[in-house]
Amino acid sequence: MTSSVKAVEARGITKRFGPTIALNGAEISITEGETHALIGRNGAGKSTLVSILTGLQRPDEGEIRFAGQPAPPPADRDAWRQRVACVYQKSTIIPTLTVAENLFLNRQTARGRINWRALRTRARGLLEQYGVDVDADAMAGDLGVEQRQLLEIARALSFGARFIILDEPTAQLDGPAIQRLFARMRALREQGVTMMFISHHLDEVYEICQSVSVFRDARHILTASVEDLPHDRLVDAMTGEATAAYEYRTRTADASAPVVLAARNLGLAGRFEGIDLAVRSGEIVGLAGSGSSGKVGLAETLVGLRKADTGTVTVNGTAVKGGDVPSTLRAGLGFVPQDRHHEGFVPLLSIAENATIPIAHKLGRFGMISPARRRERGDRMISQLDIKTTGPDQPVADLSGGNAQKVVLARALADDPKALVVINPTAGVDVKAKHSLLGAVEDAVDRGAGAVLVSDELDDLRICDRILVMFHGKIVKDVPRGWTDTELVAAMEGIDHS
Ligand SMILES: Nc1ncnc2c1ncn2[C@@H]1O[C@H](COP(=O)(O)OP(=O)(O)OP(=O)(O)O)[C@@H](O)[C@H]1O
Repeated sequence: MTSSVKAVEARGITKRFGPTIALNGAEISITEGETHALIGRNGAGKSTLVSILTGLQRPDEGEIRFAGQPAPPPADRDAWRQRVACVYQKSTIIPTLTVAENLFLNRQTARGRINWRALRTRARGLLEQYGVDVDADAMAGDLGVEQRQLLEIARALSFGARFIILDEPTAQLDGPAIQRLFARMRALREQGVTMMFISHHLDEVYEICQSVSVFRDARHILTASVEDLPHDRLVDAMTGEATAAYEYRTRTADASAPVVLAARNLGLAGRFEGIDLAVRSGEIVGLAGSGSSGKVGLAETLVGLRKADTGTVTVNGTAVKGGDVPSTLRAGLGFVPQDRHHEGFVPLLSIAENATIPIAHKLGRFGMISPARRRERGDRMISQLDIKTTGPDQPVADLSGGNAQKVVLARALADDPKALVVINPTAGVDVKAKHSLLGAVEDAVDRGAGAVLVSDELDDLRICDRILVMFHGKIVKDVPRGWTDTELVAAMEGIDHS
């Protein structure tokens, strides 16, 4: 299946953003028909390389070739689309258009008006050809993440691209959905499609890729076949040093500690019902379950992003107004949302501004924030959470995805919250950064907060003192520390509800 032809070859790629050098003479070379992983710590330059390989940004220096031919001129978008496509973590699908309209967006029609009826028929044909089980007339906004990704892949292939970049495609998928995506990737590979796969999950790299390139600090560090590269060497190449595993802390449960976050008979139509929970100061309670279990909906209701149909939420003894984030924040809650791009931070504000929004009242009198104190806070967060940046004044919009994620957590922790709700806090962050994020949650709990941690990652859930497993909108099990992966997964999949 593999040949010696290079589907893509980039050499000597340099890209600067003001004082930041995002890529420094970087290179990548992917043999046709291979699934090739690109890995590196947050801020290593992966997304920048993607935007250059897809023609969205021009490198300051360097050369790109597709199948041995020089890359098309920057303005010829159609020519780029025929060579390469990228499925981003953030969707490029337009939610207010139908699936069919999305499939044919940006496509040159030979002449005159667009015949939508014909397009719908062609769309159905395309979806069938690529085995995508989605209604062509459905509104794209109603699709789940998994269907949306399939739609994006089908769109890419229909433009003729035989090289597809998947930028952290698994970050928002649960276990079974990841396996379905991998099955599809294997099928595409059998058809000769070349893929570049970006992920912070090294086990996925071993599962689905044949070869891997590691970037570190804007440079290419190594390329190897995955078979020849042991796991610890891969991590060392990413971090530039030997990296120890995370050390989970032990805490003794104090049954007399005050309850800082409670829900009674909480219900939201179609998502979950009859939820009772109580989180005490000094404990971390996990929420686990499949994509349809209702765990994210429940967490969003606890923080006020959604308004419950039944029941009450109490934060630190105060009954909070349903569906009202400011009221939960005032009561002493900090949270990290699932959709950080919309709810997480204000992109144009600096790191220091974002990370200190909830504590404005503490940093200066009468609502005035002293810039010096704000910077000092920002600096402290940058070092605590190991944020890769030029400094506290840098706008969050300029940070890499994983580093922006750290700002969101810094913000949730800034006001020393009594209760903390964090949803998938380590999605999109690298191995080492994961440690600083989990450590920051454990620190907050050691200082007396009570936390709810929603995660699809078993490794994250290991910091929990107990885990509430959800299935079809109900809590079906309360699992204490000491579980095995198999036990927890069985409970999450509804196999064992004893
Ligand atoms: N538009 C921009 N303006 C300023 N700096 C930028 C811009 N885009 C990226 N950078 C900087 O370039 C560097 C590389 O960022 P990039 O997004 O490519 O990293 P990444 O490897 O994709 O990280 P992650 O795993 O967190 O997504 C970072 O230091 C980032 O702050």
